[in-house]
Amino acid sequence: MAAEARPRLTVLSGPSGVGKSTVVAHMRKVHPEVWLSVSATTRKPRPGERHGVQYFFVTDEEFDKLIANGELLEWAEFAGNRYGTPRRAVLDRLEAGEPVLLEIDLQGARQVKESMPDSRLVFLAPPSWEELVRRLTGRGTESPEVIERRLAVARTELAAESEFDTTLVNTSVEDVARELLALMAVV
Ligand SMILES: Nc1nc2c(ncn2[C@@H]2O[C@H](COP(=O)(O)OP(=O)(O)O)[C@@H](O)[C@H]2O)c(=O)[nH]1
Ligand SMILES: Nc1ncnc2c1ncn2[C@@H]1O[C@H](COP(=O)(O)OP(=O)(O)O)[C@@H](O)[C@H]1O
Repeated sequence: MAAEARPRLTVLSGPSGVGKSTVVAHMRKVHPEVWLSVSATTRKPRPGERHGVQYFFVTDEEFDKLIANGELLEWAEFAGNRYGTPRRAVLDRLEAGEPVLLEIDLQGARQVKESMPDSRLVFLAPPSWEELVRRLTGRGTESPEVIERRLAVARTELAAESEFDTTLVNTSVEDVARELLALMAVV
């Protein structure tokens, strides 16, 4: 079988507030069959977030156990909380021949590229720095301190864009979702 015919792992990364969740939500509205890995995190749920939907919300002790038992494909600390991708579900989907999407941070993207070199890393970039600040602030889910911390991380993330296979600029949610689906060979 040609390498191109094999389903690949697609990783979507980009700074906090750039619109990753919005793009993924739109993609799944149009193509509900697209499977997105649900990560484990020690972060507290935002209003409206549910266990097992946006994340598996776990304690620090539970997260330690996931690491110790080798249950995470990758994990990272981001702005004071830990996040990780449950390994089994991802491997099951890939073995079944289904495309897989991970929405994870830069450190996680690097780990995935290392352990699964044929994965495709997609960087979601903001149209401008000012627009990123506007979106992160406008979302209204984080305190000014947390926003500052995330913007500091964002500078590092924006500087790493060249490590990615593809960059998509999030000007239009619909356009980016379409481009991502095409990259994943869903359409
Ligand atoms: N390495 C890694 N990063 C993750 C994982 N899940 C989420 N993230 C990233 O953690 C960062 C913070 O996520 P979150 O607290 O939901 O904030 P948001 O991206 O601003 O909505 C984002 O960059 C996510 O992509 C994961 O399983 N592993
Ligand atoms: N293309 C876009 N144009 C304008 N606003 C957007 C766009 N994409 C996302 N947003 C808004 O930006 C904010 C952050 O988006 P979100 O999906 O939560 O980002 P992330 O998951 O990357 O942290 C949200 O309020 C969202 O509605």
